[in-house]
Amino acid sequence: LFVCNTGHQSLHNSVDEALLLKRKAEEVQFELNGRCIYLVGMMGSGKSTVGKILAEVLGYSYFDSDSLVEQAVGMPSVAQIFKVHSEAFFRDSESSVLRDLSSMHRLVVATGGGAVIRPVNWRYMKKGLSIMLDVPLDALAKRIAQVGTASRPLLDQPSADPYTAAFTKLSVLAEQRGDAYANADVRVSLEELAAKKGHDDVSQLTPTDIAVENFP
Ligand SMILES: Nc1ncnc2c1ncn2[C@@H]1O[C@H](COP(=O)(O)OP(=O)(O)O)[C@@H](O)[C@H]1O
Ligand SMILES: O=C(O)C1=C[C@@H](OP(=O)(O)O)[C@@H](O)[C@H](O)C1
Ligand SMILES: [Mg+2]
Repeated sequence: LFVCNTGHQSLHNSVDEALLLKRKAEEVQFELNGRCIYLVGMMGSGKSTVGKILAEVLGYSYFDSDSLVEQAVGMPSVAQIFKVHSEAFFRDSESSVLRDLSSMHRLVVATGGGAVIRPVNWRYMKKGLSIMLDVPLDALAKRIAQVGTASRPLLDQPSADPYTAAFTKLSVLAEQRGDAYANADVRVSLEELAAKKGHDDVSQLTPTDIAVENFP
């Protein structure tokens, strides 16, 4: 019943896993009391992927702040907005999108990885529950290398191979943004979750495993 598919890939391993997620969602509904969930974390941490699962299981609406910025600006991609305008222009639009969302209820918002750097965005996100997806850098770089860096302008360096380009830049950003991510109400560490489940690698965790952990 709760098995959702993103195209060809099934997100849940089993019916059991889907039911566990549903039960956890029911438990947390009362405490959430309609407050929004904001997913924060580095590029590639799974905010958009996990956000869709959380929204479905909670009966919340799902929004990706990057898509809302694209709509507001009237351009088809974040990459183009960075190129034609600037990162600062993108950040202004991102803040105005988050401000608008913060007056609403029952939303799961997948933010962009850099939304945490502006203190004003935390004023908006603190109206809801913020959850940080903490994923090791090499796993982030592997995921991003698989899809390519073209859609993530901060990682897009045509000279380097995608894994190295992503890993190098993500290391710098992680260092710069560490304190900002620490503002989140809840932190979900994939390393800790993998260890708890007896996996040797975080890549063995499904998006549903991770979504279940989002319920404090
Ligand atoms: N648990 C997971 N295991 C493997 N790949 C994942 C997982 N979660 C997300 N991905 C993949 O990693 C990439 C980045 O995920 P995405 O949800 O777009 O992250 P974000 O929105 O945080 O940048 C996507 O290609 C997605 O399919
Ligand atoms: O970390 C960042 O500064 C960014 C992350 C991106 O979103 P994702 O985290 O969904 O890739 C997007 O907002 C933009 O490319 C900038
Ligand atoms: Mg995203």
